[in-house]
Amino acid sequence: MSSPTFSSPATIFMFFCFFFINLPFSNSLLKYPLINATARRAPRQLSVNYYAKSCPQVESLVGSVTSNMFKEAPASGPATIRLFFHDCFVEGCDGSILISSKAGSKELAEKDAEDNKDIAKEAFEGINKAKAIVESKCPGVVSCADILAIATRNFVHLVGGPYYEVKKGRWDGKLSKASRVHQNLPQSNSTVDQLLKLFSSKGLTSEDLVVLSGAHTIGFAHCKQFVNRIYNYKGTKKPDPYMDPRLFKALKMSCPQFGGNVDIVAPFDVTTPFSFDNAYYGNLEAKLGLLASDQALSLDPRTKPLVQELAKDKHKFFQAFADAMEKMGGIGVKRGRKHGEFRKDCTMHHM
Ligand code: HEM
Ligand SMILES: [Ca+2]
Ligand SMILES: [Ca+2]
Repeated sequence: MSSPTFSSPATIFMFFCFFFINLPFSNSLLKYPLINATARRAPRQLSVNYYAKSCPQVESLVGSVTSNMFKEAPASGPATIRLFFHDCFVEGCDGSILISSKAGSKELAEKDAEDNKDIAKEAFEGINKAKAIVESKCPGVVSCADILAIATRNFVHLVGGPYYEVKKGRWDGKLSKASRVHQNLPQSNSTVDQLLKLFSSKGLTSEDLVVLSGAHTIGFAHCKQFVNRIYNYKGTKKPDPYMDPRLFKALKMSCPQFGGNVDIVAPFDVTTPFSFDNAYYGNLEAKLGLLASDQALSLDPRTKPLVQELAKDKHKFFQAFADAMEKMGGIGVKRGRKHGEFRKDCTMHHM
């Protein structure tokens, strides 16, 4: 339970409290109204009732695991949400990220690609645990991809975000190659142009980009993801002018330019890093974004208006986030044996 990504936030976080005093730990248990995200038809006709006959208890089985994980290792929340995002963007939402590399095989699986290395292992463990319990009650029925989608929704809600229905019916994918990962994921220094192109290649709009980036209302990033903003913005050897000097100072103390501890992380949302709210957007307006890619959303005329709107309206953010998660959850969905499979164990392809 004490991987570096889990234990180190505390260290740096104490420091942040000094600057940013407003720290609600409280609202994770608040109940928000059920948000209906089913107005649009998802691709390949995923459905909320997909397992109604074959495994009616699937949601409560996954729910028991996510609740426990959230108590024992709260970092599995943000890590699982990120896992789902990285699954959907590479080969679609098909559980391809869950496959383990084969010993002796010349090609690594997605999981071991550089861009996925910092996803906390608790996230993978949680999905494997949920799959084992689901298999024990409904053998050979529920895909790993659907379990990941359900677990992600549960964690969003557990950290205080919206509750939405998850549509199901994804098959698992037969392909998991590390070499396919990097080009399909956004980078911390991506420009808005690059982000828009990538999201559009997945069928997502500029609104989806802004809304889904709101997931950075929770979680942490390693120094290497923003160190250039502190010491050498665009080769100027100066800090990024679009960063509040207080944030700059705090980050500088935790992240030396060279030779720092590679496990140190900083919160994306300096005000409420453990609760799912719309503070992320207000932070962007106050030059308190952590990654260049976050901060850029409040500077580009194509994305700035929505940042401003969401900063003002938490209800709108929750509704939009639920809708956008459904949309992201429909990327590259597989059905049928040509591209799809059902696994017993999420880490191994079906024999
Ligand atoms: C828009 C472009 C995006 C970029 C450039 C980006 C980049 C990153 C980076 C660099 C990290 C930190 C990794 C680390 O150092 O450990 C991170 C963390 C995270 N990302 Fe994103 N991300 C983006 C969009 C998203 C989306 C769409 C979601 C989900 C809907 C998401 C969810 C998360 C979460 C929850 C974390 C925190 C993980 C943790 O604390 O364990 N991100 N992201
Ligand atoms: Ca995938
Ligand atoms: Ca927050």
